[in-house]
Amino acid sequence: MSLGCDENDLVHLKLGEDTAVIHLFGATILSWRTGRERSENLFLSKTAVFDNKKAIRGGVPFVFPNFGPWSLGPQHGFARTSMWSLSEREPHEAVLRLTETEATLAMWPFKFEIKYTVTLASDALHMTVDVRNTDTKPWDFTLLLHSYLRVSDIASTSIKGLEKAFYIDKIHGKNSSQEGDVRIDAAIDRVYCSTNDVLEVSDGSRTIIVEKRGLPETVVWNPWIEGSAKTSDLDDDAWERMVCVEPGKVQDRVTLQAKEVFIAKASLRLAK
Ligand SMILES: O=P(O)(O)OC[C@H]1O[C@H](O)[C@H](O)[C@@H](O)[C@@H]1O
Repeated sequence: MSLGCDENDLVHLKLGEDTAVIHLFGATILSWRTGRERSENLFLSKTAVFDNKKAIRGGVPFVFPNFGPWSLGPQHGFARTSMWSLSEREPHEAVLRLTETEATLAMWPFKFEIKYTVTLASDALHMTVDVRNTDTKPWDFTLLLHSYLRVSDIASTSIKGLEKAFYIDKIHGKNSSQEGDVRIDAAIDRVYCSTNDVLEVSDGSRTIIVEKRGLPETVVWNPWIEGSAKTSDLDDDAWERMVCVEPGKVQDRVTLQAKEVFIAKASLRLAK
């Protein structure tokens, strides 16, 4: 993979013909390829910036300790713009670790440890999150796996499993409940609440099943034509080729007491 980033910052996973690539910056999963054709299932912007300063546009960035605008620090928190370390690895699995640094303590004065396990299985990618309060005082957070899924054509894409789910519409400010499958023909930015733990994202030729545990919300985002054009690190045609379906715990903040642990899991799996 030639992305213009330092190969030392990348972790390559392999299982049979399936591969995944993780960037230690932001613990961002850049690529997940499956099958003999080695088809890519994640969307990564061609204009993504790899300067280890700006969040990487695409793949699966790790959002913590805050989803959305944050009074204490950058939008979506610091985890996606922090350099994680590789704490354990096998050919098909990596455990990435993030703890407080001087920079994180300056904006968020708490000690923490996150262990993030990314595992390749046959036609599947599993992500397990273990967030630990290593401080002596409680703190709270929101968290989200900001998954950019590649689709062949947004016009033929649908998301199943959100029917009847209540959603917060961040663009129009009017909340509602989903009727039928989600189809996208304009900018969308919605937080679906208390969603099913199994969703299906189909582009007409391939279906990705999104499974989750302990992540009750699902954010659906596509910036559409204008949003793609005005986002400098997003390709102009990105809106046609991606949809973000993001499992998260973002509505109510999780409070962890000293020594407490929060565990959650999400998987992406190709439907047979
Ligand atoms: O541009 P970013 O900070 O990466 O955020 C990209 C998007 O992330 C989420 O999907 C939010 O719901 C959107 O409101 C936001 O625009």
